Amino acid sequence: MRPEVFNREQVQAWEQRWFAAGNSSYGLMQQAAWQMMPHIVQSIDSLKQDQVVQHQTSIGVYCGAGNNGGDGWLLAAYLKRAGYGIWVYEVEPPITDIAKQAKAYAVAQQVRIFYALSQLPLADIHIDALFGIGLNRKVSGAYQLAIEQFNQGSGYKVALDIPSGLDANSGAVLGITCDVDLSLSVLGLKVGLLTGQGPAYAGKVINLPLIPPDDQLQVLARLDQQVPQLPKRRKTGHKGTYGHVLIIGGDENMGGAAIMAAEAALAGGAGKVTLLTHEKHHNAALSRCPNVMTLAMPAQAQITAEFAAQVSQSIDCIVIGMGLGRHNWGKAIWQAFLPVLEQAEAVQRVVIDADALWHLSAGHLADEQAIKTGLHQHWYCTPHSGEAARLLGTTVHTVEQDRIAAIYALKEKFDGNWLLKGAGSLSLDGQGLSICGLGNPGMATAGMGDILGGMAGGLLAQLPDLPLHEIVALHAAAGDILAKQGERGLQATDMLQVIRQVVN
Ligand SMILES: NC(=O)C1=CN([C@@H]2O[C@H](COP(=O)(O)OP(=O)(O)OC[C@H]3O[C@@H](n4cnc5c(N)ncnc54)[C@H](O)[C@@H]3O)[C@@H](O)[C@H]2O)[C@@H](O)CC1
Repeated sequence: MRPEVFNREQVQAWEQRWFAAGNSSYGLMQQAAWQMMPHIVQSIDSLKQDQVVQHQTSIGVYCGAGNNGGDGWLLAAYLKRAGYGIWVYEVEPPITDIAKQAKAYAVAQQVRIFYALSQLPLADIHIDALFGIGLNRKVSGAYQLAIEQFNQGSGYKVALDIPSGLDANSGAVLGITCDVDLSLSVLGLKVGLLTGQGPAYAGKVINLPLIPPDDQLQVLARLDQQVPQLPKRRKTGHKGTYGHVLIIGGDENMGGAAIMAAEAALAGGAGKVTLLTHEKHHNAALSRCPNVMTLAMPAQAQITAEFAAQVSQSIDCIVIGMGLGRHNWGKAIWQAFLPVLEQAEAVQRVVIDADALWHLSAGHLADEQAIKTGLHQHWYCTPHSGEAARLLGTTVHTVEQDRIAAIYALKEKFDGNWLLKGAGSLSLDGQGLSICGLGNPGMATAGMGDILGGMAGGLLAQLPDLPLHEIVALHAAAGDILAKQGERGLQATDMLQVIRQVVN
């Protein structure tokens, strides 16, 4: 089961329906704090086990004025009652009735309260209860100073619901954000924890559901955390059964990308792979993988639609763009192949990556109508933020500030299935929006996208209905196997050895 992911408005509406049904708002806050308690206790125990903390544990809670601060006040009170040394730093007094009630309870438990950052005692665990999903503008003033000090403090850091400063809907940092080891999300997983800058700041994410879903609950996305299982191969299958991939790319000085893609298509299980690339790369391709068939690209003048149609016969999936180049040669290839790429009857699956995305963004489309009439449904486009920005005519910063808006805009503009690469890769396919919870920073290295594109081609040629998010999860899972030997130094070509493990 893939966990559900929500945006701020969906969680707020769910909460409001819960209260409208007669459930207590303060009761929900008590449940939230009470459910958070064992996770804090567990963190203390593991710090003690690892001998990071040997004395009596001291815990500091930073409380803001809203209900997230209310969670902090109650949690502080419960921890005090359990015998832990605890203090609260109050940035502003509570402004909601239930947060006031929570503070009153903490005061009654004689929790120590500080009002000046300069007076805060040292703590082994720092808890961030400044803002939750109510953050709606850039952090400044006393809150900014509090977050700065929170981040500077040593020890284990925990955020209640979501790190303060992180936008719950986009994962954008609104000025500054708490950098934590653990985020204890309540009700539903907020998408901002999983995309944008979320993965860099949220640490380990645990969701505490608290209340049951209701019929009106809307889900934004699903999270992939497990390696998808592919169907077993038929005993009577032969190489023709498992699809023929055509990889198109590799301008004169960029052969490596297309060769890696071809190898990845085979590693992903394609029955046959043909590599259409500059003749200069044939020897290199054949010495690395003699099981790939090579096709020489004719002189530029002969790269015609007829040539494209001829070489695309009996092809199940075309993967185009790796090292294709942005100059006349690459442009001629893109334009010659477009009529084939745009006809699902000609080639049932098309993966568009790298420089092919550049040509797509340059507006070189054969049939503009195809987009409007949904004829690109067999396209699988795989941009990173830079390529997405160009396709949308905007800046990388704008894409990064709201990756979800960006992927929906790409789908709207070009139709087809989209993957927006990066930490917490987003995919938008027939199953809706998915977030990849697998993968690691070791995978941020040259050639990783070429491997993904080739692997996608190899998988789609065999299993045309395989959802894009499963392909992304398989690729990320392969990277996670490699990361067990260390993230740094992981090379794209290392992936070829482990792709086989995850697709079987
Ligand atoms: N009964 C409830 O309502 C429950 C609420 N819960 C907690 O409550 C949180 C949401 O509470 P709220 O809606 O009160 O929101 P927050 O506590 O996140 O923050 C709200 C306040 O901060 C202000 N604010 C927003 N951005 C600011 C900025 N940059 N600088 C200064 N002030 C800023 C807002 O105007 C508002 O007054 C959840 O994230 C969760 O932690 C949970 O306890 C579950 C139950």
